[in-house]
Amino acid sequence: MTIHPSREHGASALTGELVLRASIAERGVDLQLTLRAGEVVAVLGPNGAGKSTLLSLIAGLQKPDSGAISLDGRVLVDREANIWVPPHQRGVVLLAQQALLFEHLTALANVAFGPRSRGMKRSAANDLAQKWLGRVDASEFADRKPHQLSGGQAQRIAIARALAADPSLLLLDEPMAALDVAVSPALRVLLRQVLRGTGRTAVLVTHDLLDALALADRAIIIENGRITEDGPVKEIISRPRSAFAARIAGMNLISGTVTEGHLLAPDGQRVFGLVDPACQNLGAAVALFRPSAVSVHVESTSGSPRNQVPVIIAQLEPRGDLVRVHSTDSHSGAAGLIADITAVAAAELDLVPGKKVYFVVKAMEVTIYPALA
Ligand SMILES: Nc1ncnc2c1ncn2[C@@H]1O[C@H](COP(=O)(O)OP(=O)(O)OP(=O)(O)O)[C@@H](O)[C@H]1O
Repeated sequence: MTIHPSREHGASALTGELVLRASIAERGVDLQLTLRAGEVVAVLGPNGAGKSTLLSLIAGLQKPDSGAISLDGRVLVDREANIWVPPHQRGVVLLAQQALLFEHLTALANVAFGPRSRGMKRSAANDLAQKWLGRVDASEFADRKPHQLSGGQAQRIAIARALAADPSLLLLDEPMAALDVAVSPALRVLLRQVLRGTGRTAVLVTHDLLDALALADRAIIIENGRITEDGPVKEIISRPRSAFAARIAGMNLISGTVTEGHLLAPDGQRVFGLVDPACQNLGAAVALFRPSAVSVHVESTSGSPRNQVPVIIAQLEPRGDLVRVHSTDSHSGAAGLIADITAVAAAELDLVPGKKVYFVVKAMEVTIYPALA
């Protein structure tokens, strides 16, 4: 069964190939991104990193200071050539956190709006809208106005409306963030069907690793307005190279440069571990280790195969039988490393926020591999 009603009669080639390079000085954003047609890319990153700005640039809600964006070979914006295609002519639909339906229209009319404005006859547009409402399991709400719908129901209608418009590229800005946790799993399944089952090209901004894993082929991480990671979602999680990816993957990461078989952090900390041959003994690298590999000591220890990092305890987080010890670096004060230790050990060590301790990890528990250039 097809799950793409608007393309039922005759398969169309995949669309949505995007080539983007754009910068906005005021926002500290400088991005370069290429999407293959049919690709679903998750965009992750800390607050204020530039994720929504990326979507705004593609949707045409924001002009870059410099750069150019093209979709399927058609130039949408080019500052040097003075080209600007307005949002509604771009073949791009943005699905936001809030459903943003037209309040005076029924659900059916909301979904039929896109096809109607492309010139489709009313009855054909309504048929298509009915099909999409069926796809998102919302046929029963066809005659309701938005104020008669729950948040989750309204978001289903918004998804149907977005897809009925048959965009070349679908942009999703945290589409589940405003919903009850109870509703999100069902909507995630639905999005998975519509994104993965149709060959549709999509860019999905999310804070949720589960979304990235369930919905996307590829993830990019944006930090401080720049793309710091780009690759298959599973690879980014299993081999993070950015502080952000390490955090969402629940790993400790120290960055620095490789020198003589160990990593040297900017604050002078040396980290010994298994050095990936790809490091070639030079250049930017990251050291990665699991929180469960870290033991916590109140006194400085001596013992050559171990790494010892002085830290200040920031927070203690109970996690079943374990306690997760969050720390700040005692040198830089940056958000720091984490250790998972038993509740008994935490009690015996008398750990409290503000206390200075040593995180100790065996060299054999640490992997050192090249950072992105
Ligand atoms: N309307 C605006 N005017 C000026 N600066 C803005 C505006 N919106 C965002 N910014 C700035 O642009 C930068 C990128 O913000 P953006 O909203 O793209 O981040 P984000 O990654 O989507 O963050 P979040 O996860 O918090 O939504 C930030 O420094 C932000 O303060």
